[in-house]
Amino acid sequence: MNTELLRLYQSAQAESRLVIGLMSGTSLDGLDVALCRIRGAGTETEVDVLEFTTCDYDQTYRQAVREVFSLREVDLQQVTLLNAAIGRLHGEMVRDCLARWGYGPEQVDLIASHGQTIYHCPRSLHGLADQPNATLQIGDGDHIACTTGIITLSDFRQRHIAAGGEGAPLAVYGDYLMFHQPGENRILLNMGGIANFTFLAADGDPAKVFSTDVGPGNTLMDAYVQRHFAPMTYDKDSQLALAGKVNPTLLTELKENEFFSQPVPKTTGPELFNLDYLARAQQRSGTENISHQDVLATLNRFSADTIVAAIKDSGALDGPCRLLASGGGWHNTLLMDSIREQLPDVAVDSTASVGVDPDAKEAVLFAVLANECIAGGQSGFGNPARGIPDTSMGKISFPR
Ligand SMILES: Nc1ncnc2c1ncn2[C@@H]1O[C@H](COP(=O)(O)OP(=O)(O)OP(=O)(O)O)[C@@H](O)[C@H]1O
Ligand SMILES: CC(=O)N[C@H]1[C@@H]2OC[C@@H](O2)[C@@H](O)[C@@H]1O[C@H](C)C(=O)O
Repeated sequence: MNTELLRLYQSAQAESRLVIGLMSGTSLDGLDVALCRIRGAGTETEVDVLEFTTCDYDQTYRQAVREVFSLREVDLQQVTLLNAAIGRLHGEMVRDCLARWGYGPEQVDLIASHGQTIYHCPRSLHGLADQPNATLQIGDGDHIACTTGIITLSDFRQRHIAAGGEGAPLAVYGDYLMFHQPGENRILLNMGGIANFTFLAADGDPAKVFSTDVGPGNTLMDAYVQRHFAPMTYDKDSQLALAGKVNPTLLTELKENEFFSQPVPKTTGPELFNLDYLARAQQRSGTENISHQDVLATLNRFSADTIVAAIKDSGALDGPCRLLASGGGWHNTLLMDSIREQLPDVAVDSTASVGVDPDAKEAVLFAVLANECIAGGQSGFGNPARGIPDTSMGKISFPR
């Protein structure tokens, strides 16, 4: 028997597993690395996040990925080269983290790698009625496995699509297994480049769980700051937006897109919410010459308003509710203030209040998905009627 297969079997049978979750998101800020001790599986899953860090990407990486990111026409050779190079880079980053944290690779059962999304095109975005939902993440799992010597699960989104979903959001699985609290309606709001939320009903009924992307989180603000305030990569602590004022005419125009009237669940990405989207809205509203600070104040409010509108329209607020925020948007003070202001009756906190670092949550999610794939499946979770396929996810790469 392949000794790696035996190793995987033993991990699956073990009382607990040491799993590294990796997330490289649409903000291209860095690789999130979460070292988790996971016990059980399904609704019995217990996760301890032992270590977490973000390994920052250098400008060379960001530039190389941006040239093939969310674009219809790219250099296919660069995509091919990056698929292997990102896998090797992520493997090296894992090795560096383990050395710094005092762990040997032989102690780790699994790596769960999201990879780097370079294109996301659900049917609602590509518009080809006879074509399926589709998405592409690069950073090949075999290169991670060979670089680290650790069994690696990757490419989770393909299985989600193959099983009938749009490939996202996947947070719903981890949110349900980790954050459900009997007696409390909860909204898990993640604000990365794109904003998405999960609703968990107080009675724990899986049929009432739903999850959806809602629109831009930080991606438009980041892109604008990178274009006009380089080498800044984002509006730290909303300083630039706070120096401007919301332009109501541009704000109204930004909200004029069919995405916002599409039924949930739905997914999106920088393929839609990008600087061309902003430029068109400015042209239509005659606001091409407002200050950069006013544009950023308006983009900040655009994210806040579309997040709040989606939450209100979903019915999630029909009863008392607690909102647990995560992702980098939690650090955007103006964004969080705008959301709180519009949801006065909702307790707004971060996932830190329930023991999970808001910056670590997405990486932890992939560790949980890998755990489900290897040790779960029986009492997992899914709700096909709400676009949540009842399926395990992840391709397995053995290091030898
Ligand atoms: N102090 C801060 N002030 C304002 N914004 C911040 C701050 N810290 C982080 N951010 C925002 O959070 C972003 C990174 O968030 P995160 O890592 O959750 O995104 P991501 O995971 O790449 O996105 P996605 O989940 O869409 O893939 C930064 O690009 C920035 O816009
Ligand atoms: C295709 C893709 O990478 N989508 C991301 C993106 O970033 C946030 C939002 O859009 C979410 O749908 C998803 O990631 C999170 C981890 C998810 O799948 O839940």
